[in-house]
This record gives sequence, C-alpha cells and structure tokens, in this order.
Amino acid sequence: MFGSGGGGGSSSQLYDYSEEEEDLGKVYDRVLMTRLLAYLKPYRLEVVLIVFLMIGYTATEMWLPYLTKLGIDNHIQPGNLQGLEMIAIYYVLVLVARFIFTYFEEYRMQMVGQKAMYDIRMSLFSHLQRLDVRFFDNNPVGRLMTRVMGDVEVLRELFTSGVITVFGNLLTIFGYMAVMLLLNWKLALVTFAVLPAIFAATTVYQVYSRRAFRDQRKYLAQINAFLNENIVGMTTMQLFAREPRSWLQFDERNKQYLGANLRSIFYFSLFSPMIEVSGSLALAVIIWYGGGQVLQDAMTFGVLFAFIQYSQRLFWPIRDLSEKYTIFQNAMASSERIFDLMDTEPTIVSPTPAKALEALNGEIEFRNVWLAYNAENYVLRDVSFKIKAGEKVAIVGHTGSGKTSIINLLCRFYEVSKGQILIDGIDLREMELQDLRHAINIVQQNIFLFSGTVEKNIHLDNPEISKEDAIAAAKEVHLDRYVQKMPNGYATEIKEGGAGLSVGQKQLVAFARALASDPDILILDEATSSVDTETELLIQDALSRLMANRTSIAIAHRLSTIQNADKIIVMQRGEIREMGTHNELLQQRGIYYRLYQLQYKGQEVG
Ligand SMILES: Nc1ncnc2c1ncn2[C@@H]1O[C@H](COP(=O)(O)OP(=O)(O)OP(=O)(O)O)[C@@H](O)[C@H]1O
Repeated sequence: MFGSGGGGGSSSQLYDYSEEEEDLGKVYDRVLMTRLLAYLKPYRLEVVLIVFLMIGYTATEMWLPYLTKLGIDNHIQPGNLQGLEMIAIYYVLVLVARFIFTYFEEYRMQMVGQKAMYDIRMSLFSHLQRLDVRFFDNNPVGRLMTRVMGDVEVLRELFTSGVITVFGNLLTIFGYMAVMLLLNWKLALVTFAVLPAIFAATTVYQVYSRRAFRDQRKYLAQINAFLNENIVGMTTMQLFAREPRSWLQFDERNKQYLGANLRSIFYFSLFSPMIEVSGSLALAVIIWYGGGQVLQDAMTFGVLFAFIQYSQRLFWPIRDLSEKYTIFQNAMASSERIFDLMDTEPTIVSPTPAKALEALNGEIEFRNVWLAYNAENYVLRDVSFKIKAGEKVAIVGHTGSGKTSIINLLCRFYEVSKGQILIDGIDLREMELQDLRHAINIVQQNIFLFSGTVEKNIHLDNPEISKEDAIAAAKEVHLDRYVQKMPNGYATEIKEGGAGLSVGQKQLVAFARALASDPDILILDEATSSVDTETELLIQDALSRLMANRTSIAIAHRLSTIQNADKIIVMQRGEIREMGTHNELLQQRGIYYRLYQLQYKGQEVG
C-alpha cells in the first residue's frame, strides 16, 4: 500500500522542498479522480467522440492480420490468385481508415487535454489572486510556479495518455484476445501462457522504477528551487564571491539528479528487453505449437500467420498499460497538491453584505489594535490613534518596531488579532475589500514596476485613468522631464522590475501612479536609499503635491516628511510611545529626540 501524498506544510530549510515530493502517493484515489474528471465535463461530447474513434481504431486494427489470413488460406496456398488483389485493396483501405481514426483520436484527445489544462491553470491563477499576503509569506515563488505549470503539466499527461487511453488499451487487449480465441482457442490459450511472465516483469519494473522515479522528482524539485534562488540572488552571490561554493552545491544536486535518472533508465532498459523476450517467447510457442498443428493439418497456415501478428500487437498495449501506472501515480500526487492549493481559502475576504461606501473623507482610527503574525508573539500592542481627514502623519521608530505592520493592517493585508481599525467610522472588516483597496494607495519602499510602457506603469490598465491623466500625474510629480528624454517617451518599454531606471526615477513613477489613482488615503513607505540632491528636491516637492488634500501616512525616513507632518507617531517594540508634532516631541526630550539625533538630524542643511 502506498501512503498518501505529502502536500502542505512550509519548509524552513533553504532549499528543502523534498517534503512535498517525498511520497509518490496512490495510483488511484476516487475523490481526486472525481474532482479531476470534473474538468473534462465541459468536453464530454468530445470525450464520447474520442471513445468512438478509439473503438473504430481498434476494430480496424484487428482486421489487418485477419486479412492476411484470408489472403494466405483462400488464395496463396490454394494457388487461387483471383480475388487476391481485392484483399490487397481491402488491406490498404483498412490502413487508411486506421490512419484517419488515429489522427482524429490523437488530435481530439490532445485538444481536450490542453483545454482542460488551460481551465485548471486559469482557476489556479484566479485562486492565487484571491489568497492573502500571509499565504505568500509561507509559500515560496518556486513552489507556486511548480503548482501552476509543473503539476498541471503532469495532469495533461493523465488526460491525454492516461484516462482515455487506458480504456483504449484494455479494449485492444480484450479485442485481440477474443479474436485469437475465436480463431483457434487452443493456440490462443498456449499463447496466453506467456502473459503471467509479462505481468511479473511489469510488476518488478514498477516496484524498482517507483523509487528511482520518486528520487528523480525530488531532486528535480531541489534543483529548481536552488536555481531559482541562485539566479535571483546572482548579484549578491557574485559580490560575495560565492560562485565556487554554489558550483559545488549545484554539482551535488545535479549528481543526485543524474544518479536517479540513470537508475530509472537502467530499470527501463531492463524492462524493455524483458517485454521483448516475452514477446519472442510467445512467438516461439506459437511457431512450435502452431507449426505442429499446421503440419498435422489441424490448423491453416493463414491462422498461424495471423496469430504471429496478433501476439506481437497484444504486447504493446500491455506494455503501455504499465507506463500508465506511473502516469496515474504522478497525476494523483500532482492533483493532490493542486487541490490542496485550491482548497486553501483566503482568510481575508469581503463580508456579505458589505457596507456600501460613498466617497470617503479619509478619517482613520486604530482602537486598541494588537497584531501577532505567529501565535501569541505580538508585534503590535494596544495601538490606538486617530487621524483626521486630510492630516499628514509620520510614523517613526527603530527597525522592527512595527511601523510596516501598522500599514499592513490598514490595507487589510493581515487581520488584526485584537481591536478595531475604522475608516470614517466603518470597521475595515465591514468594507468590500475592493472598495478599501481603491480608497487607499500605497507607495512601497521596493517599487514594483511591471514590464510594459511607462504610461502603462502609471495607469496600470485602470480604465478610469486616461492617458492624459497619466501624463498630467507624471508632470505633477516631475517624472515628465525624465520621460521626455527616453527614446519613445511614454511609450518606452520598461523592463521587468524596472531595470534601466534609476532609483529616483522609479520612485517618481510610483508617485505618478499613486497620484493618477487619486486615493482618499495615501500611504508612503519611504525608501531609505539616497538619491542626488537635485532629484531629492524634486522628490520632496512631488511628495508634497502627492500628499496635498488627502490623508497621508508615511513611514518616514526624510527629515522634510517628519517636519511637514501634522502628527508624528513614535513606535517602540510594537507600542506607541510618543505622539505629537516635531517641535512638541523634540521638547519632550524622549525617544523621538534621541531618534532625531541619530537618524534625521544629519539631513539638516546649512
Ligand atoms: N510577515 C511577517 N511574518 C512574521 N513576522 C513578521 C512579518 N512581518 C514583520 N514581522 C515581524 O514583526 C515585527 C515588526 O516588523 P515591522 O516590519 O512592522 O517593523 P518596521 O518598524 O516596519 O521595521 P523596518 O523599519 O525595518 O521596516 C518584526 O519583529 C518582524 O520580524
């Protein structure tokens, strides 16, 4: 008995994705199979057609040896050439029919498989889009990519050469056996005597190849994860001259993968001739027993000749079936992981019914808010504050003090553990998520630019933002002057991740993006990286334009931002320790004062 597939669970080790590849799992699981077959439902007519094509193929295929028997027994042996050409014509016609059946069956089957995979990929992707940030914290990109592309590809094999062809294989096997029994049941039974040997060879092959196969998948997953991490982190690796170490680590994984591949090939190389030998054994038996019968006139030579062909054709579907075993096993493991992902429900969802939001004023209140990302490990403790509509607030504090966490909660990327967050007096949890995210715009520290034009990176395909709006926003935040210098202006293609733009330019693109969407509340996670003085002045001016006439919260790293703030919230170890204006807080000579001396004072000019 095989254990059920691993699935789920997060790995803390760097490259260890093995736990989810450990078990190859069951060959057949009714629940999984039912869910999988549901994806064939929209194509059930196609499937019925494929089954008919398959029956047609098997039926035509079975005629071929029989026609040779007719030719030998009725014409060649008695020396009666009349009608032999008709048999030759029939033979060709049957071959053509078989070709047509094969072509349509194969084409339709691949098409249904591809369409079903398209559907699964779409539902996986839209499911991923609904999942909340916490899920992505725990699931590395590599793993999710494997789900959407790798695991789904395994299922394609199940749909195209698994489910339906098993039926075809069984049909062929039983069809041939029936015809052989009808032609000469004694010779048929003698031929079938070889079948146990084939089944034994197949079983042995399955047992040994399974382990090799499992290792293959495990090591491949590890190589993928390793490659992913190393390519993404190539610059850091080169900077720290880690190439030789990484080379050795890759070599080790590559060797393991090679070993598993070779083992798998070894078993297959052994299995293939074993099937061949069994086939030849059947041939020997037929010649020996059948030949004897022909000499005793108990059987015609044509039947013997047909039997030789039937027996050879019988072994291919049997061998095919043994390969299906692996396909089923893989598909069950993959589908278990895919459904695991599909069954992961987002924890942060819109309520039903949600409160309808008219235009927001942008008043924010945190009421005794607590947050723990993990268990009872609170990173925000009893945080309470109010921000009036249109106020500019700066949050400051040492690293890890909980500044980003406040923003994460306000955008409802995470749920509060205790307490309440209200916008215009409405609890976030009572709002439609779409409405909330529409009302808030966040300029993050790591600005994400999509591959596409500058213009697209500003309006992000939002139909409410026209090209003119996008350009106006770019002008307002001083991005325009840089875009004008680009080869194609706003139509200039930006590479994925914004490679080719400077840090300052990227920030301006993000500002233009935020301004164009005209949010009620603006959140700014200020970048710490410094830019040249000229750009810095442009950024500061852009910022003040961006923040004008709307509620804004900034995790502040700029002196200008804190000086311009109506209120500064000072965080320490997850708690609000001080709150007030720049001057008020300086006078208190408390945490802010020290922080100011350490972090901000140096930015003072003159
Ligand atoms: N996704 C997460 N899962 C678990 N713990 C987290 C997560 N994000 C942050 N933390 C933890 O919560 C605490 C507060 O982190 P937070 O990012 O809010 O601090 P911060 O003040 O914004 O720090 P920085 O100035 O360095 O960005 C830290 O101890 C951090 O390790």
